[in-house]
Amino acid sequence: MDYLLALDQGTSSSRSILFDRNGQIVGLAQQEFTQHYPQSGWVEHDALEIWRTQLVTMQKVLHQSAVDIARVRAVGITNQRETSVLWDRATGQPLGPAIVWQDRRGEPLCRQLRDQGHEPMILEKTGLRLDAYFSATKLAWMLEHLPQARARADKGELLFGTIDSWLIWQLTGGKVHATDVTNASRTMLFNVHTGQWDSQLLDLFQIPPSLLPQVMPSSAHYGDIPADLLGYALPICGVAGDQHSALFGQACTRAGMAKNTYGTGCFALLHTGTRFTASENGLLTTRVAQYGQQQPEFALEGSVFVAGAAVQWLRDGLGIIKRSRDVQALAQSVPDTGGVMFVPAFTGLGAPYWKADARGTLVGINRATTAAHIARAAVESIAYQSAALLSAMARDGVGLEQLRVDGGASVNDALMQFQADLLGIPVLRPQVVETTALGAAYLAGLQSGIWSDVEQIEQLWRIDKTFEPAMSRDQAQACMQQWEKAVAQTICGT
Ligand SMILES: Nc1ncnc2c1ncn2[C@@H]1O[C@H](COP(=O)(O)OP(=O)(O)O)[C@@H](O)[C@H]1O
Ligand SMILES: O=P(O)(O)OC[C@H](O)CO
Repeated sequence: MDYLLALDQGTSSSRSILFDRNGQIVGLAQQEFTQHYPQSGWVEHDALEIWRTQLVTMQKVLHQSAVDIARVRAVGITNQRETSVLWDRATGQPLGPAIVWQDRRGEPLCRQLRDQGHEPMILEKTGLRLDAYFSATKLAWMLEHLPQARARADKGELLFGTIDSWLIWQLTGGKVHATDVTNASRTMLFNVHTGQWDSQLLDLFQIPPSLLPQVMPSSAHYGDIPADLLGYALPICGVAGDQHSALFGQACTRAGMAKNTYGTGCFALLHTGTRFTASENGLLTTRVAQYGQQQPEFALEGSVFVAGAAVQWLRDGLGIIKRSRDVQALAQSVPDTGGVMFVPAFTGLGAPYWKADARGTLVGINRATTAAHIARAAVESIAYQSAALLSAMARDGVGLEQLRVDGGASVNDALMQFQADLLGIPVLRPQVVETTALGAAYLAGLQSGIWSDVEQIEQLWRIDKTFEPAMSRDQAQACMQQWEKAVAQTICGT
């Protein structure tokens, strides 16, 4: 039996998962790492801690499982997207903290560029809204504010990367500086039509081209991890941003298929084939994972910034649960939220609202409100936000017949049922909800010859549970109206 090792570097934790050729998990190691919130709207990670936790989980999973490392054919990497690192090409030391995708500090530059009228050009080239979510303004901020950064970048002493590039560079001992098309398509510096870094965008954000990694297809031989790191040399053969990887791991390989991943944030992607569809309702257009010589393919994406992170806040901020999964019992201990609505806009609101300055709101609290009501409202907020962006997709003319789901919070049955109720379509949860990692394993397996084509991968998708809508459409609509009212209260005054 041959195996694949997938590295899933997420916002909350680093994970390493071993898959067999049937796409089944045979080993998993996971480690959470520190989130830094130095000021309102700022979110940082320590890039070296990311690397350390990733390496530890790789070593752990190989050590703990019964798998002979000589049977591991290849490594696939998938990662939190947009999060940006700037490091010294000679020493490998980051110049400062990694600026996380949720971080809003690039907003003043976005506003300035919006006022100057650059947004339509950016949207046309990148498929992205001019927003601090993407890497460009994070990198511009680092070049402007980190000591010596601009001067050293101009001298060619520094490298930039999203987390995939950072890990590839570390794993190959500084030999390879590369990224894949999906990660590149989240930087706002990459032309999704030509598949190249765009010189007009580099000029606009004042980014020296020498900082940038080489862009490769998602399924390709990126380089090798030397034997001294894991005891055996392993090739890196697949790389994709986590949401693109999950789309592939869900076998959504054709136009019209969609998935929603419930992690720290929530990300719904709808495959639109070779057609570049520009949304009129606040969604993004992005590249899907590229394998073989296929021409560029696109997806429409809706991104919710805070989903499972709201549950983490109940755990770490309010201390009303001990572990994230305890939210289920607490939320189910009351029949409803008692009129409470929670809009967890900790770092602004993403699709379809795009309100960078919004901050979280709890509405409808009364003297009878308990921790259980707030917990239930937090869980429901995940489904409400997802429903809002899927209805934006419908307004763009693409109504879904079903939705495939995955990610850490998709194990919550009550959440999935409420999601089906709000959407009015079946919600399908596969047996393997680690589809983000699975997608990276598939991409690596295609390149290393474990699977010869995508049809073989499509056949591996297996359903665990279907959640059929049980609520009347009138009731679902009334719920959505309550939600939109709460969002309006959150937005007013921003
Ligand atoms: N049973 C649950 N119900 C709701 N949210 C959950 C549950 N279990 C975990 N979560 C949330 O899911 C997130 C972890 O999912 P994961 O897919 O690992 O995220 P990421 O890839 O962003 O690190 C955390 O934010 C956690 O709070
Ligand atoms: O870490 P996740 O799974 O919440 O995903 C983060 C996204 O890639 C951000 O765009």
